[in-house]
Order: sequence, then C-alpha cells, then structure tokens
Amino acid sequence: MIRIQNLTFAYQNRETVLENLSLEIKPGHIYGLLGPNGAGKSSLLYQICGLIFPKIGSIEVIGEIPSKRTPSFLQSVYLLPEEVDTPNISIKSYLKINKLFYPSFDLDLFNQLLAEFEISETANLSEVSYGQKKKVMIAFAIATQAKILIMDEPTNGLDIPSKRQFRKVMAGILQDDQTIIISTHQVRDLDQLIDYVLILDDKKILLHESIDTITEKLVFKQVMNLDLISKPFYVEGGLKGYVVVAANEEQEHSKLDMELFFNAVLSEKNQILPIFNHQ
Ligand SMILES: Nc1ncnc2c1ncn2[C@@H]1O[C@H](COP(=O)(O)OP(=O)(O)OP(=O)(O)O)[C@@H](O)[C@H]1O
Repeated sequence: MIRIQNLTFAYQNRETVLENLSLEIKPGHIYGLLGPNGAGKSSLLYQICGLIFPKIGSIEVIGEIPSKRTPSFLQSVYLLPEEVDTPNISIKSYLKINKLFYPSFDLDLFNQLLAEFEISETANLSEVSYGQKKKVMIAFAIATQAKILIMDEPTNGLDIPSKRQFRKVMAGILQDDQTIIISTHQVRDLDQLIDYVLILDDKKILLHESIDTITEKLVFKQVMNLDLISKPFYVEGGLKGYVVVAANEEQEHSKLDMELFFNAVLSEKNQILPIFNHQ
C-alpha cells in the first residue's frame, strides 16, 4: 500500500535528512514510527502525503504518486499534524466546510468520538482548550476513514485521562484496507496499540518489525539480580531493581516495553539489529 524505494531527501541547501531509504507498509496494521529528534520522521510522513517531494527515489501510496496530488489521492490520505491550528468557528461549521473533502466521512463516528472525548458537538473551536481542539481534530481525522491515516505526535498536549481515551478510541477503529502510522516520542502511549514498529535513525529505517516477532526474539524482564539473566542485551537500573532486554532463549512470553526496546535498539544496535536480520 505504501512502497518507498531508494528515497533520498534534503531540504533546500541543507544536509541530507533521509538517504537511500526503502520501506514497504501493508494495509490492515497500525505502525508506530519512532526515532530521535530530528531523525526525519515528519519529513518522511510529509513525503508520503505529497506535501514535500523526494530528491531521489520513488514513493507509491495506494497506487498513486503523492507528488501528483490527484483528488482521489487527497481524499484517501489524512495527516494530523503535531500542532493543530483550527479556525475560530463552531465544530458544526468546521465539519460543514471540511468533511466535503472526504467522501467516506462518517458523521456518526465523529459524534461518537466527540462523546468519548467528552466534547460537546455544539462547542465553538474558539472556546475550547488546546487539548480539546486536538481531540476534535483526532476525531475528525478518524472519521474521514482515510485509507492512509497519519498522526504526528497525536498525544502531545493531551492530559493523562485524554491519553487513555485516545488509546481506547484507536484500539477499535482500524479497517482491513486501512493503514495507520503514528509518529511519537511518547512511546508509552503506543503500548498495545501498534502491531509494527519502525525506528528511523541515521537517515534510514533502522528497524521494521512486528510486535509478535520482537516478543518472540526478545524478552523484557524486571529483576532484582542480573545474574539471573544469561544474555542481557540492554539493562536500565530502576528503583525496583533492573529492567532488562535479553535474548528469548526459553521462548518466554513477555509484554513488550516499547520505551525500553527503543532505548535498547538505539544504544545496542550492533547486538540487537542482527537478531532481526538488519545491519
Ligand atoms: N522546513 C525545513 N527546512 C529546513 N530544514 C528542516 C525543515 N524541517 C525540518 N528540517 C530539518 O530536517 C531534519 C529532520 O526534521 P524532522 O522534523 O523531519 O525530524 P523529526 O524526526 O520529525 O524530529 P522531531 O522528533 O524533533 O519532531 C532536522 O534536522 C530539521 O532541522
């Protein structure tokens, strides 16, 4: 559904941000895109949406070339940016103007999501807080039913109960022919939400793996004594002993700790990437 081949990208007269990057993304999954500040996550997502264009290489999204920005492509892709900027009009007026661009827009779903987020359908966008605006825009993004739904830091600006609402909402919306990509630093917000992890670093996709494969190959443990772990790849000390990422030699079932995994991949690349056949 998204096929990127040998993509190189740089902003005008700037250093290369992405270099010879190739990636295939399948429908029916929620992908988490992780990477350090400035790694190029937003730049990659904007190219998938056709907002900026590759210098070298190609991108195909649902059979179209994003830079051509055809109406059928624009109806099928929705980008929720990190910073939302809404006009000072009522939610009803916002809907009236903007839902026309998305022929599959589901008004009932939008109203259900607003109710879940505890926002009145009759509110005016000039009178709600930033977090509430963000929730309105999350509801709008989901209700477009776009085949490619991209969310850049969707939980930034949300308080803890709202993050819980977000996770609840996201857990039930994915359709078989839809692809959702969530880029975030708030890696804990992705726990049990995504089924594939993409890690972007050093101008390329360092890791592209399913949660199932990660938990098959690695075990995530909390221990008081490190002697109990035969092959630790990565360890963080905590108040309650240590949290460890180790080879899953005993075929144990453990819950993926996304933050620990991300830190482990970035700091122990040479040990962890070969397990997933990445270099
Ligand atoms: N409009 C722009 N013009 C020039 N350089 C830019 C522009 N936008 C981003 N950059 C640079 O491109 C690089 C990648 O930025 P990008 O925003 O894609 O990274 P990111 O992974 O999304 O970062 P963050 O996690 O901090 O949001 C950075 O070095 C950034 O300074």
